[in-house]
Amino acid sequence: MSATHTEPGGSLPTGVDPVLEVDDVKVHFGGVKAVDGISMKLMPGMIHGIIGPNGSGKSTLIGAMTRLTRLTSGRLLFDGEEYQNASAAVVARKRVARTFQTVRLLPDLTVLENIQLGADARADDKSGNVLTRLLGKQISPAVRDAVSRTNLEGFEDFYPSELSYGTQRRVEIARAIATGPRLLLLDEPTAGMNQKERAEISALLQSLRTDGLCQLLVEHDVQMMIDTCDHVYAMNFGRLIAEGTPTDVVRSPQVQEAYLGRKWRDHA
Ligand SMILES: Nc1ncnc2c1ncn2[C@@H]1O[C@H](COP(=O)(O)OP(=O)(O)OP(=O)(O)O)[C@@H](O)[C@H]1O
Repeated sequence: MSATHTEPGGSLPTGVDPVLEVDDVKVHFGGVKAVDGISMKLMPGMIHGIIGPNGSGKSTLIGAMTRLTRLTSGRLLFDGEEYQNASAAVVARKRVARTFQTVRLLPDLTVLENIQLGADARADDKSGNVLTRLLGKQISPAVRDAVSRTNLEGFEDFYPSELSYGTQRRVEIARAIATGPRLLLLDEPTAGMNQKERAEISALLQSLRTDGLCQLLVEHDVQMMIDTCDHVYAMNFGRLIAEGTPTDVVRSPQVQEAYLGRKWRDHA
């Protein structure tokens, strides 16, 4: 377990340098202030969450962090180094991995081969690639490790269409882990899942906090946030309206008004 680990419900540790810092970032599309002055710190070994209603700017902020979306102003720092003017390719080399709202596995590759695609992106692992796999050669240690950490043993030779939706999402997370990330961005990793699958993903993400992996989860499922995250940011109209432990955030009057409603008002 990382030295920076805090139990879910804990707040941001002090005296530890963030993996990624967002400093007063704005992304305006003409008159639309999609992101309008957001600051946040993503710490090693912690799971951070972003919640907010549709159109509140969550995806735009993730796009800015990964440099797919141009900033109007503000700074982004990775390990203390500014990168707001860097390309998306440079960000990927900083070991930032991402999963998307919809499953993006290659249908003609097996589970192992899909995960190998992630390992191929690693600068430090040249022990195998999809081509050598297809020729029956070795599998990277990073792939074996990702399979084991995501409990995918036994599924290695399946094709995506043969897997449940929840298992497909686990393969995506395995592929992201195989890149050896320091920061893992997860866009609605449990969308469309049943309760059991959600609990499995929540447990998986919590187990990944080891080795200092920093995670940022965009999620509409508030219970998933409460069960999984250490620190939550709530957005509305491009701005932060609350941050803190999941419990603090769901109790915030601004968050309840913007997003949650009565159901979470008395959440303990
Ligand atoms: N390329 C763009 N051009 C113009 N407006 C945009 C663009 N991308 C996003 N927006 C607008 O910015 C605002 C924030 O959108 P964004 O997709 O970031 O919200 P979100 O919180 O991720 O929503 P959802 O939960 O529905 O995914 C919305 O008003 C959206 O219409």
